[in-house]
Amino acid sequence: MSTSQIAFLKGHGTENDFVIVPDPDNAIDLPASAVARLCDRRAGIGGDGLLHVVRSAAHPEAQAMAGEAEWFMDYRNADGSIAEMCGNGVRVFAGYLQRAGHVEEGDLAVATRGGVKKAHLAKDGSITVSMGRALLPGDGVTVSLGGRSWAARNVNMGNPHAVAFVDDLAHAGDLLSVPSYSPASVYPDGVNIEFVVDRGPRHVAMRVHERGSGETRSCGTGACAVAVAAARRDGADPARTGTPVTYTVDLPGGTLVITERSDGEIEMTGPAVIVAEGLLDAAWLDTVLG
Ligand SMILES: N[C@@H](CCC[C@H](N)C(=O)O)C(=O)O
Repeated sequence: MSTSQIAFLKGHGTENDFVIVPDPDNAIDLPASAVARLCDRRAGIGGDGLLHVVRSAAHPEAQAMAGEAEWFMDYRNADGSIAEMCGNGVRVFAGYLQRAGHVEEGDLAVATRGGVKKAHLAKDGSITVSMGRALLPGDGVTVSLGGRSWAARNVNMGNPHAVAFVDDLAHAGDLLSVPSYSPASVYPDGVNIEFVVDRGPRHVAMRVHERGSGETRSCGTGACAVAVAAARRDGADPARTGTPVTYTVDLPGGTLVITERSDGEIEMTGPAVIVAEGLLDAAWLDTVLG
């Protein structure tokens, strides 16, 4: 089968990088194997994940949200697996829509598998996303890596996270090896694992091993999960006290600012950068899409 060329862009949010495939009519079939090839850093374009940009009305998983959000972020991890949400991805997705002239500065709703997210595109280029409320199922897990183990907090931001406070981020060792966790039944679909240290009052630093992508240089939903876990550890619970709390979260690829409002809504602010756009080679595409 001969495939015509497909346009792509490359972007990142605090160095969590994505292949962007604009496909308003949902005409491109992207099986997991094709996504994995596109995200391959040597044999493909390379990315921690892929943002398939589709109109909600054209995607069966998003049609019910089409009244509220014109665009659907069909997010895939680098291994081709599907995830409910991607915090850095949704900022880059919004940045792409603005660059393509589909939306203007100001407010925008984006449909995701984790529900509709409201984004605000500011004049200075930063983007703030209302990420919803965190769920904190009581069951904790033990996370292990390199012969060490830590108690971790289970935080759900639409996607699952295990947050472990450690003494030194060097203890997170080589995150190319997958940390294990137990009991495994807490996360039947796998989990993103964050290792966190304190940097100062309401200021933390983290590294992350992402489900489906390995160690990445940033994770937006992970930063939100970390801020909520740190707030509860520090005795802050805005939905109970009525006092919002803001954490600065440093990641290897940059800094995200996370506010938990008094209604429990979590807001994440950070950058979105588009670095390139191009056309996928038709002959190569034939080998990828079959
Ligand atoms: N990097 C993302 C999270 C992407 C999805 C994650 N790997 C999962 O499988 O849940 C972010 O910025 O939130």
